[in-house]
Amino acid sequence: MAQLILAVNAGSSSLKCTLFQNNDSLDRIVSIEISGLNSSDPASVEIRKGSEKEEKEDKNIKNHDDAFRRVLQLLEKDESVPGIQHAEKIIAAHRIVHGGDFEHDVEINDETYHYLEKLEELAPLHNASALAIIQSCSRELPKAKNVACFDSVFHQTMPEAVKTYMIDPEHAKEKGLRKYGFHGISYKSILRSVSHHLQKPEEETSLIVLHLGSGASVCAIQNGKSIETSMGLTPLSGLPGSSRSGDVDPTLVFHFTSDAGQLSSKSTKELHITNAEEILNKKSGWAALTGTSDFSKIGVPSATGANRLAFDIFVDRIVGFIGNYYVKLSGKVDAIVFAGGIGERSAYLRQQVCQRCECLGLGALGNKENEKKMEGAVLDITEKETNKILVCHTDEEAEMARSCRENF
Ligand SMILES: Nc1ncnc2c1ncn2[C@@H]1O[C@H](COP(=O)(O)OP(=O)(O)O)[C@@H](O)[C@H]1O
Ligand SMILES: CC(=O)OP(=O)(O)O
Ligand SMILES: [Mg+2]
Repeated sequence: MAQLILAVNAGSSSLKCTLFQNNDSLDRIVSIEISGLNSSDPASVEIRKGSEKEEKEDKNIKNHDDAFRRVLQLLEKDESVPGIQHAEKIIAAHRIVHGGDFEHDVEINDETYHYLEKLEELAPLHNASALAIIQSCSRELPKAKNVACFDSVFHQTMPEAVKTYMIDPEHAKEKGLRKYGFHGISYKSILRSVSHHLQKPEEETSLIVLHLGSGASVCAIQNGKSIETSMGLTPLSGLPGSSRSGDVDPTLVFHFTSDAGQLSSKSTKELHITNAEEILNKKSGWAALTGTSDFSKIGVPSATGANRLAFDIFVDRIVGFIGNYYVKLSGKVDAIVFAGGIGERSAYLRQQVCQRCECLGLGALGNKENEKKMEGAVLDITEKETNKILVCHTDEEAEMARSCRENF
């Protein structure tokens, strides 16, 4: 059995890595988070070991692969960390956002790697970085077993009528054009923590979960299974993100630019991205409206001008999905759950969203509960006799490590 599990989570704006001891309690040895990737600001590096926390800026980290190499350097340098370069028995668990038709996590070999390469174009902000990291990992940790943990697997349970787009079915089948949905590792982690908090089995827990980070999505979970989510064929659809437009009229992009279908200058021999994808994935979202990808400047009561508009748009789209999913769940919702970097940290956003959902039995949150600091995985911010409102710290890395411990 592997002794160590290194969980590697390449998000659109961050790289979060945790080294676990592969034992029953999956003891956390060290966590390193590099955030602020894909932005004009220098990246920041945060190292957590037990109760110790160290934070610094690093101007030399430009992309996810740089970030991963820095993580390996830091682990190698740390004398209290078992020498992972020499460990015979280590599993590297990689978060892969788009897993196509995979119904479970898989070991990465030549065949699975090539399948994932073909999917790159469907998740251009994510899969390409994850594959670059897998390449580095195979080089730097040649003895490690590499496992792909997929964001899309959790949503395989969505009904046909939800997964299917109203387009030519033969063409859709041939090209794999359907709704996949993402952030599934996070939803699984949230379902686990929230059902434990509610003291209900997962199979009897129904939730509307808001994963709000640089990429944001919503999921309707009915009796422990995803029945609907806001992202689709790619992570572009649904809510806006820091650099993503979210839902727009699909023809908008042809009015935005006359060369939407041409390859963008960012394309490489291996990865083809059109100008349309570049614009909607990388040059939109609140960063395009406000000039900052940092939502802590936007999600505050004092926000004005473009920041205020970006905030109002985000709240508007979120409450639209809550209403939609409330109906899809026939009103049987155990809790509305806020998660992700923004969901966890912006009390003002939570307050505004809940206020707008008063007709669904939510309602304005005063400052007391909502402003509390999180301790543990779940914080109950329900104030009155309303539906339950929770904040949950998602732990994608622990979820990936759990999958490896159980299956590989
Ligand atoms: N105090 C805060 N208030 C609001 N948003 C915040 C705060 N701190 C961080 N954020 C936002 O959280 C997002 C990152 O969330 P996270 O879920 O970690 O990202 P990723 O999508 O890279 O996984 C960024 O958009 C960042 O601006
Ligand atoms: C799927 C997705 O958008 O992931 P992230 O929020 O980590 O960028
Ligand atoms: Mg993330």
